[in-house]
Amino acid sequence: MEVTVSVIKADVGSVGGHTRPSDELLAAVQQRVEAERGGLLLDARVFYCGDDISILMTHQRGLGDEAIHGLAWEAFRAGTEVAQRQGLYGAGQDLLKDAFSGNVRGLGPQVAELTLRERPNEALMILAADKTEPGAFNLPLYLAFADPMYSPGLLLSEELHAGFRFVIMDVEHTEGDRSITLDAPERLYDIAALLRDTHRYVIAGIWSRKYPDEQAAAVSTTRLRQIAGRYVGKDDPVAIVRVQKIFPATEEFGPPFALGAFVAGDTRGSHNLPLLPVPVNTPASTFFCHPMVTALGFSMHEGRLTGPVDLFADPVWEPIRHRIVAKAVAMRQQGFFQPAMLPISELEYGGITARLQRLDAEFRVEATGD
Ligand SMILES: O=C(COP(=O)(O)O)[C@@H](O)[C@H](O)[C@H](O)COP(=O)(O)O
Repeated sequence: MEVTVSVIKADVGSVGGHTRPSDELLAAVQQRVEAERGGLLLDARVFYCGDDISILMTHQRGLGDEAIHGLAWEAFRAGTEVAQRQGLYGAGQDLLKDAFSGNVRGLGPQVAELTLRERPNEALMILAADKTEPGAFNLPLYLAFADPMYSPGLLLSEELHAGFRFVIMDVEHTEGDRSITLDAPERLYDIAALLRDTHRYVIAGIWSRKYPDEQAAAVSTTRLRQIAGRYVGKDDPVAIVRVQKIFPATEEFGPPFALGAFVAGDTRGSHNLPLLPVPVNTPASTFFCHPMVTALGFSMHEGRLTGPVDLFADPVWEPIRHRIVAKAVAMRQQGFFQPAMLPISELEYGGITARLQRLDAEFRVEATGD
């Protein structure tokens, strides 16, 4: 059976700053989505990471479907109305356009979607991050799908020997989607050369090479800044990752995330801090808006979901979190000096740029004396 999995995510308001959505807001989104269970949808879940709400939907309407995207848009609008009534912070923040026009791509919400031919025991994982950018998934996914030091299945399983195909998007490109397809392991160094630049080159999809019709992962790639033309919050990404058998196993994604790789984001979208794996429905941290990621594990049969299992909630993650938070504290001790604060080109707020422009007028060229 073919099933499309769609995850559509938006920040439409939160309590007391950029923290978490209110219970009433969540209930409004949930209610709108639940109404379509058994109609448009085979199944659905609603959860949050920081102040971002993710709507996970399974259905048979294919990628980019107007009715599915329209449903998510309406659900976020319903949430926005509650946020406005409650005076929540950033009400409707990620709904950048007034009217829905057939697809939420380009309207503000982040989207990850893939269509799969369901395996007898389909297993998948949903990743949702807050206070960071889509490139935050580059390193963990590269390690899980291309590096046997982290992903032993690449050596141990015949199903994984052929490697994986990476589709990498240039998110700085403004006229249409620009992407490149590269095979690991043969093109590993080319893949690495691109993925190291997490602001510009972002993994959009990963496919099995042994079974070329089988998509392993889909990642959202939207840059809100390019839609709005100004800072409107971060491009907090979501991803769908299929796991087990012909894909890396669920537990092979743990070590890449335990690394706590430095990513861009956190306070005012303008700093580097390590990506912190947290349980689902964790509010954003008041420690400098620490970039965070949740992972939910599901089984699926005929499009109906069992789960989630909260994949970053078991006891092993506690000491890992302590280590990652210690990295964050160390980075913050150097305040605004790079690389703690991002380079000018990546700052989400324009304050420093305006200041530098004013200072520029005060510079004087010294005479050389020749
Ligand atoms: O990262 C932040 C918000 O991220 P978000 O949009 O919730 O993904 C915060 O650090 C804000 O940038 C900061 O709180 C200032 O917000 P404003 O006062 O400009 O709304």
